[in-house]
Amino acid sequence: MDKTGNTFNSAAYGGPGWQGRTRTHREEIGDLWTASGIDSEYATLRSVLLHRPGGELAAALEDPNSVQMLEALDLGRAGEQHDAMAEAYRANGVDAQYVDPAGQPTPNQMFCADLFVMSPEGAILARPASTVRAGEERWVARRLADAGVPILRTMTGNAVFEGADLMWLDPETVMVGLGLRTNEDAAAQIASSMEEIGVETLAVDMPYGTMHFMGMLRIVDRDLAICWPRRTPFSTVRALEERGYEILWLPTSEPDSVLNRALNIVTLGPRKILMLAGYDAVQKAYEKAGIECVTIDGSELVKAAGAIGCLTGVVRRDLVG
Ligand SMILES: NC(=[NH2+])NCCC[C@H](N)C(=O)O
Repeated sequence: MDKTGNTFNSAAYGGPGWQGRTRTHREEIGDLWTASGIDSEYATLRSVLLHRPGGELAAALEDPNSVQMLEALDLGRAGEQHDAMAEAYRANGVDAQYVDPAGQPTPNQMFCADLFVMSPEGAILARPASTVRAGEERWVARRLADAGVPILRTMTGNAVFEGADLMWLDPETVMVGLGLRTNEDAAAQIASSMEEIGVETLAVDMPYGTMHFMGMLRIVDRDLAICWPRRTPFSTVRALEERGYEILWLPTSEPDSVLNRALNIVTLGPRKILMLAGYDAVQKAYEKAGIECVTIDGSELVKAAGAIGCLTGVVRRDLVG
């Protein structure tokens, strides 16, 4: 302000001294915002978000089905196996943070993969499809914000979306699986946010009676995807082939219950995965394809109807695009 009280041409009004923001949002991630985001399913994993299950699992003891679980869990063992998983991440150079809800969450809070999905410009928060899990996304939103991870969008209206239904096929393309947990409204909202950041969204229908897209496709390298014979949608396999992926088909010698758990993996980096111990036939097929397998015991955790892939919210991988 000058002596006459004139404010025109002062910095606050755009005069000399004004310092305009010139970098893009993406350029500020890793600096103003915490380094985060993914644009592939296979690049080196850097950080994950987990929730160690605790007292909230007691609700599952009486009537597991009422909280979307298969069997009652032993709380002590579930906690120990979860700790071992976090330890395996750290041993493989991955930073593992906890959601740490304020107060007791709902029973499925530990399935962090369902609660958000990352893009290179921030997280898309889920909106879980059942009342049993409604609101779990709030604690994830709070933790991501505290950690300095930008939130790109939340769902509106009647959209329901669970993070395990979205997969990056390449840095320009995501595929969303439509079914019980993710609907058309969500796919449209995701597509509009993705378009803003230069990414195309392809939606595919999933077979009735399946849970998540993650349960029929896993990508373990730039050119290697694992698919499930007669379960992975036709257009998914075609889209993968068009992008140069080789398909490793799960062995049909094993029952569904085995394949479900053996496919519930997290890619630690190109051709390196974290998987459940005890699925030797499938592990052998992975190893034959040149995939290094780090194993942990999840025999208690699987009773909740999920495993490593579902328990792990991926916050950051190296970007490949
Ligand atoms: N991404 C997954 N497969 N998550 C498993 C979630 C299991 C959980 N009991 C539910 O029904 O929501």
